[in-house]
Amino acid sequence: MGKTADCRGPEGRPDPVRSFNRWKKKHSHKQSQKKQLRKQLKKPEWQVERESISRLMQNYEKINVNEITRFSDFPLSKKTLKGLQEAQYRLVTEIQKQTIGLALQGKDVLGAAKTGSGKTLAFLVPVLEALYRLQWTSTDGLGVLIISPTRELAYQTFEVLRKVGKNHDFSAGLIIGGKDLKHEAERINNINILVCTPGRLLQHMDETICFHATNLQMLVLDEADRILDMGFADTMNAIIENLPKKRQTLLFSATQTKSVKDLARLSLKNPEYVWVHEKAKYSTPATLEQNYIVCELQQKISVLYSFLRSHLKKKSIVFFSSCKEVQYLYRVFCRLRPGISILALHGRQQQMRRMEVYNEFVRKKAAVLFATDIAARGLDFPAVNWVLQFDCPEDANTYIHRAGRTARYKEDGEALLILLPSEEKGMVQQLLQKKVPVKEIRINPEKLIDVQKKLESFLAQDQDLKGRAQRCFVSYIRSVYLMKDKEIFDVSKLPIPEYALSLGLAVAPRVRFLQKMQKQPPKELVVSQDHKQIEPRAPSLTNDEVEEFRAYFNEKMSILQKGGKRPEETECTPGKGISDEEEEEKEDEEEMEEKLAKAKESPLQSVPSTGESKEAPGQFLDRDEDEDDGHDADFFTVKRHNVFGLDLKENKTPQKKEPSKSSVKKKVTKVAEAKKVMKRNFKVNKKITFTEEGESVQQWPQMQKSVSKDAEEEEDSTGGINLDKAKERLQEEDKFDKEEYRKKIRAKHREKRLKEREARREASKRQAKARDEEEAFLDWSDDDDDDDGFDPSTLPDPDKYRSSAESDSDDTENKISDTKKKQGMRKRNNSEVEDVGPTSRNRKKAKWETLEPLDTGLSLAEDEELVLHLLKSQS
Ligand SMILES: Nc1ncnc2c1ncn2[C@@H]1O[C@H](COP(=O)(O)OP(=O)(O)OP(=O)(O)O)[C@@H](O)[C@H]1O
Repeated sequence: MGKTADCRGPEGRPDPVRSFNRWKKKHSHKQSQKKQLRKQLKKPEWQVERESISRLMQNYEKINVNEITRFSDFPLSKKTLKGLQEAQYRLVTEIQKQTIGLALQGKDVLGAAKTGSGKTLAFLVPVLEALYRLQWTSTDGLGVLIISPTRELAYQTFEVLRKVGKNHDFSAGLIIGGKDLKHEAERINNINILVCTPGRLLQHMDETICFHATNLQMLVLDEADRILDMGFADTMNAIIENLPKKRQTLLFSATQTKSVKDLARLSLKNPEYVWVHEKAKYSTPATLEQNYIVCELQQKISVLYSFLRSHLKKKSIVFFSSCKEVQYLYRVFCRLRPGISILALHGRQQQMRRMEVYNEFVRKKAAVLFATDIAARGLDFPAVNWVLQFDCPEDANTYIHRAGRTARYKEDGEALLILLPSEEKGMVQQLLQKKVPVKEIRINPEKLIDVQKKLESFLAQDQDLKGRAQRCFVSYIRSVYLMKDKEIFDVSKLPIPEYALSLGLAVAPRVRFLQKMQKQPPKELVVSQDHKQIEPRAPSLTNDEVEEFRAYFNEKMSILQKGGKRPEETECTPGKGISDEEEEEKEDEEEMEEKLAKAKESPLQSVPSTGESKEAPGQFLDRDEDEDDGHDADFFTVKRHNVFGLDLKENKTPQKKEPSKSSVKKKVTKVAEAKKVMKRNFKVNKKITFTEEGESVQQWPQMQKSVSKDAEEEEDSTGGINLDKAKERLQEEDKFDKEEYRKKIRAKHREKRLKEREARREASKRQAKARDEEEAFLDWSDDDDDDDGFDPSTLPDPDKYRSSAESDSDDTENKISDTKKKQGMRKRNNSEVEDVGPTSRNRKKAKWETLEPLDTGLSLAEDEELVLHLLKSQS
């Protein structure tokens, strides 16, 4: 039995020689170990490290994938192993097992594995080891570049890197846009591991003088197919051209497309293809249960509401095809108060808000996240129970990524896909081809809660919400219209009016491209074999539209290449899921801020989102609608350029092409501008004044009084401008204004006449009073004369009196003329003077003038004597 038996002699006694030999061997081994330790202690640290690195590197070649079950089975540095252990990562997943060894050996790797299978660590571990091997320090500059398609994914990767790499001394940075470029530029040069989005990276390459990647050791492309789908093919090419040729490249994704293989050919050297689930029965996690339901478009909102009501304790993600749908339905659902926290994540939010929502949803145990496809890839929200695909994904790959947000790393999860009857056949077929096991389930009609009436009442009270509903409507129709796969997405089969009603709208908004499409006779008619009926095919695009798109796309691309405004990612901030008004207001503000920020933001800051991209090409189809919110955001998304079968390469040489008719820049008419303003729902500042009675008088903008409110409503709900009606309305307005003006003038004249009359009355009153005074004076003097006899001394000096009377009379006259002036009586005639009558002074003067000299019949001397006598006798 083993060792004891060996040490015994033939009689079963222990053999002392053998025992001694064993002891001696052990002892000498211990001694040599001690010696080595002593030697090492004398060595400088760097030397010890270098030796352990060389030992590790020697072991790289000995890696046997089949023997590996734990991270510690790989020859990894102590620092990395410690980081992994501290983060509770011990056992390796299949993709980690198969790729880490290859990457350690310095090979280029193209790795594909199901969602949630641990691809992030599959590249982060080799990243850390690569720099450790080289004893990288901050002075060595950029060593590893990790490119992610979305900001959230980059952020998430950065967080995992921080966790597992915390024992290393490298510096790591996250460059994803949404922040000050200068601020980033100051720090970028000291970063050893840079996690970034492609747009922002290229911008730094173009604009940050001190940024260079000449020392780069490793490039990692996470979700590479998504990066390409988002329209970053050219950006990626430009980035790769700026990188040193001698480097290692790792490329990972859950799905592989032809474009990824093209990129791999371009950027990888003799890559090792690792597709761990290639032979698996299904391409989705085994723990994921997947179902679909078929329902009419107009039922979808009620289905969603009913679903949420019955999953109040769960954590769910609901995927929509456009930002505007998320924006509208988020608000509406907050108001509906289903009894669960609602959050929104889409490409039109500010970066900070996006991060807030991301973190909040990570933390929550039960909540629902309304999201566009920016949340479809790579995001690792813990413990998501349900993924509900409210709108059909554009293809099976998108479905796989969306559904993969649940059932991650050995967890369970459920996915529910909502399909329209017209989408069912094509989509289910595609999914089965991609090895996605989906089963149909049916809605229990008794559990369906109809919310249409509630939505109608919300919209009746809230004009802003109504605008959002209209935009949501157009945006959804457009997203269907722009889908590549016309077998699945047929806009002509959509129940348009019913859909509008289901959103709470009384009338379906005008959708220009639909009208245009309906006017055009279908190009291809297919004879149905069964019924020999002529059926139109799914709508196809006209050459003009293709041309127009081409021109538009070229323009965008050239702007992008020049570093102009980047269309890609009008990213969004999550609306906080709490259903209170404050939240909504906050989001409104943010949206506004976001627009402002976007205007300032440099072109290549962020990454596009799927939802947005779907909307992008619509800019030419229904430009005003697009322009209304955030222009470029929508443009660059996934597969957009393939919508018309265009190759990106064609876009590289736009100048050489003859400018097509449609490529000529449209002149911006006033009507277009007005429409834009209408669509933006700008609220112009109002100055409101009040009459003395307290009625408000709106001065600006002038109130339209001639048109009834109903008519306005009707007009508004159509969502466009009817020029004839507008003219009629203006004419009516004009008439109304003229009538108003006339009334005002008449009122003014009447007022003037009344004033004049009043003034005349006043003047005559005053004259009458003066006359009375004069008469009284004269009466008194007569009386006096009668009572006391004649007293010449009491008589005024006739000369004095005359002059003063004259001046008085002048004064009076002046006064009169003043009064007259005031009364506006400029002409004076006799009759008027008569009317006014003589003044009292005049009358006085007249009286004095009429007094006859007293004839005593005496001589002058006798008269004098008589007067003196009289005076003496009086005194
Ligand atoms: N070795 C491991 N041990 C334990 N957990 C792991 C291990 N590797 C990864 N995980 C966990 O599995 C989850 C999914 O990992 P990861 O996000 O890397 O998946 P993925 O393959 O990149 O998914 P996707 O394709 O959706 O991006 C994460 O929560 C991660 O923490």
